Amino acid sequence: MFKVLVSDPISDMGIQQLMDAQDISVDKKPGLSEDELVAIIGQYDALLVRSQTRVTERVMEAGKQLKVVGRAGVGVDNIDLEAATQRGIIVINAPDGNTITTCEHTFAMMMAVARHIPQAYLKTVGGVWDRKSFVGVELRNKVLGVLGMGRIGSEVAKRAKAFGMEIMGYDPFLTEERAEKMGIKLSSVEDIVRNADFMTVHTPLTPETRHMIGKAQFEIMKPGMRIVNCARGGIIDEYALVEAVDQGIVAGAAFDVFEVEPPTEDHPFLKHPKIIVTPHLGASTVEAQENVAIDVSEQVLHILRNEPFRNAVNMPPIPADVLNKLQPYFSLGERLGSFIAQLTEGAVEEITVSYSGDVADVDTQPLTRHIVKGILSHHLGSEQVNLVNSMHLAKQRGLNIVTQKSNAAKGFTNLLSVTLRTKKEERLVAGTLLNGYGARIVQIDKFPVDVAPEGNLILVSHNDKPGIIGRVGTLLGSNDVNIATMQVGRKIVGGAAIMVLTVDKGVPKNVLTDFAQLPDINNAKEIILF
Ligand SMILES: NC(=O)C1=CN([C@@H]2O[C@H](COP(=O)(O)OP(=O)(O)OC[C@H]3O[C@@H](n4cnc5c(N)ncnc54)[C@H](O)[C@@H]3O)[C@@H](O)[C@H]2O)C=CC1
Ligand SMILES: O=C(O)CCC(=O)C(=O)O
Repeated sequence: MFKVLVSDPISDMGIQQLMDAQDISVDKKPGLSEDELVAIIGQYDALLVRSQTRVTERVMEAGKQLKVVGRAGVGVDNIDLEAATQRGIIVINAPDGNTITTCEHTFAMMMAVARHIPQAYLKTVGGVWDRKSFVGVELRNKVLGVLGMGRIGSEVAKRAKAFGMEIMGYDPFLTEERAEKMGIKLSSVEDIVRNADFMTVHTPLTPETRHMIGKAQFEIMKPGMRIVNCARGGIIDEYALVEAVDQGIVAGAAFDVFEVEPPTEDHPFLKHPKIIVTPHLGASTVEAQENVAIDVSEQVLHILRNEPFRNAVNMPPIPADVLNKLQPYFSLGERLGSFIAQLTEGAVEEITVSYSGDVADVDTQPLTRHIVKGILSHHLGSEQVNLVNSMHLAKQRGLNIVTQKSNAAKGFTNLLSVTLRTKKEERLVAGTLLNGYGARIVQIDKFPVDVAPEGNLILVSHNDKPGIIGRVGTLLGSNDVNIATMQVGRKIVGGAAIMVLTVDKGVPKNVLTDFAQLPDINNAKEIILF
């Protein structure tokens, strides 16, 4: 008999199939503290949660029999994936079941902020008949900017068209063709910020999306914009937003999510007359809660019964012989993927992975998964992309993945080379494991280099002229950025060249911009590899 613990309020109808199963017993104990959960989790084979239960490393450690954690919803930021993977605990989610519900909540919020519904309600039930203070705006003929055109963003765009809105969309995976098919204008974040009347965000929270709308964006924003966040707290800088509302740049905002949930009593949104809020209700409909619970219960049943399952968010097993050969390259592969994703501009269309050397003798799919994970994590967030789903997510986004193999290793025992083709450009990075030196990047585009793929890197593209190194050193030094290592690569004397610097800390954005002002320097890019 398998024991399943449900530790958040999850639809009864959704978990009915678990309760009906002869080989499963279900305990429902919502609202447990971490200590209480740690005390009892040892007896369970599966744990089902929504977003309240924090499934921490302590919980995983105490879950000696735990085989699966099921998240009835999309975001798995309340689950320690690393701790689960280390212990062989499968984490699954239900990515599709609450898409429409969250999209509809976004619309409810957008209309509520356009027509001041919550404020007007409060006054009316308070006995004041005030028809003057709440003159709203129509959605029709307004421009809606959608940041994040995944499942929810795409549904929002579809519905906004029915309201007569013009849609500008931005997503690193949105191609011109798809945008055209959807009848939306493919735009940059800046275009949207400058031109939209309404803006809604539907990205995960990643280092790249954290505060993607902040002070700099509010400074150039079209005055009178209305902003909605039903995705994740932190995508929009909360304090910069309040300032922008107070300055009259933003006419109103509607937030379902907060940087810290629940927000503290003195959070500036809570008493602001132009900001309306809901307590993370995006997925809270009867239908969505049933959908996600049914989905996740079904997969938990499969996992416990050792049957094929889908929507795993972490790692599957790999045969021992393949693992022996490939494992040393996993971390390098992921870093090459992350490197090339950060380097390349434009919507990704094709990934080409070339394996040279004896690594090409085995099934390289597990290594390709690592590379693709590195690429996709940069855009989709590491919480969502993993080794089980990286290829699936790539396919879902229409990315072509080409694998090439050759036994000739071009001077190295093994060489991994990753080429990313986008609408704008094609870039290449190659790496290897050097005996005694560990992982190295040995080629960037056409340039041979020798760089450890770790930490904070700056890639400078320049002309091969005397004095460049001095200028770069002076610029970084005067901005208190210490250079740890420096590598230059060129094909011909006096031609195009690159410089790769390892620095001790992140580089302020304005310093990167300053690089391009220096003579004979074309551009500089920061690449962060963890
Ligand atoms: N309020 C709530 O209760 C709910 C919130 N959510 C949240 O909504 C968000 C979207 O969910 P889905 O649409 O299901 O996810 P999804 O994965 O289908 O879409 C996210 C999209 O964001 C894009 N993206 C990543 N980085 C970006 C960037 N820098 N700029 C623009 N786009 C970027 C990705 O390419 C992807 O297409 C997630 O954060 C999810 O956790 C989801 C369900 C309920
Ligand atoms: O379970 C919930 O209500 C939270 C939903 C959510 O934010 C998600 O699925 O990412």
